[in-house]
Amino acid sequence: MILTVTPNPAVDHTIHFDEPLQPGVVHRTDDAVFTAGGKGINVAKYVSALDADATASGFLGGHFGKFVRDRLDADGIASDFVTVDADTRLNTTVLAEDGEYKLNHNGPQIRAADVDELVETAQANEPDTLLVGGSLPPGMSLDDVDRLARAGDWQIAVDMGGEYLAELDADYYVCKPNRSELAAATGRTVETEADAIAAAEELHARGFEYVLASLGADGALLVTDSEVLSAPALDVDVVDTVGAGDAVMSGFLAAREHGLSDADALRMGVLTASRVVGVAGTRVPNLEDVLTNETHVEVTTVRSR
Ligand SMILES: O=P(O)(O)OC[C@@]1(O)O[C@H](CO)[C@@H](O)[C@@H]1O
Repeated sequence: MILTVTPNPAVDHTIHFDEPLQPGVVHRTDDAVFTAGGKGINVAKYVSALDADATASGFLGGHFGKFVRDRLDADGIASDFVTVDADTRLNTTVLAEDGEYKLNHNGPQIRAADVDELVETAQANEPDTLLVGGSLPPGMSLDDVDRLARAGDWQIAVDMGGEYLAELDADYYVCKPNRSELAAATGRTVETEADAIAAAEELHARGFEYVLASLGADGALLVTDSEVLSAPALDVDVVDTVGAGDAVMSGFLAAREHGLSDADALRMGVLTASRVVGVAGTRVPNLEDVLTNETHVEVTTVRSR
């Protein structure tokens, strides 16, 4: 079972305008979607849709926390959250004619006792894999993430920002940086595929057993102990890119739960992301063809290590 920990969940509010945004103008639309979000929660949603066993955990509080809990219950996603006094945040994505704007709140204040309860919750669930996804709310530190990593007999995956990856200390199973996170984690310039491979290999050398790098329209890379694999992105219509990185991680983790190979795990990650970008916000798309492997994704070995 995969336990996903989202320290900083959110109600994701995705709102669409057929015009560019202008300061001082009231823009109005009928096109708005509210979903339960936060990176770990998204992974729990997508992994469950990929027929693997997942439970969502983390901190929830207030009305938005209730919305997230109720929405997951309604969608049949197993959950075991720690209830906190402060309010879960609302994150807004504005899709306008001139681009995609992502407006994220820093999140509620978390207390040391909340972190203790989160560690106990993780231990009680006895997952095989524990994923920590997304930003840390005020009051929670990277030491707390290392503590979660060491608190049980599980492999630990992280879907966190590059500045976080640079500081983590425990042994990690897999991380999933995007291009800017690769750069932030290593201090390198990451423009070409060769740059991305060099940065991902550096993270692997620092102790991440698998480095799954999501490169947007350039697809994804997987650095393992023995090889570097690459998969192209599929040519699909993109509504927005929110949740795409979470989808890459979800495909990888679900494939591993199903006992599939490294190459199939990378393939499943890319395919899942190609479906998630086709729906608004972090809604779960139809992932049928991902499971049946009907759509072909060519995985190539860039080099053996
Ligand atoms: O502020 P964070 O924790 O870095 O990211 C949170 C978030 O933007 O990431 C998800 C998409 O990946 C959304 O569901 C959510 O709103």
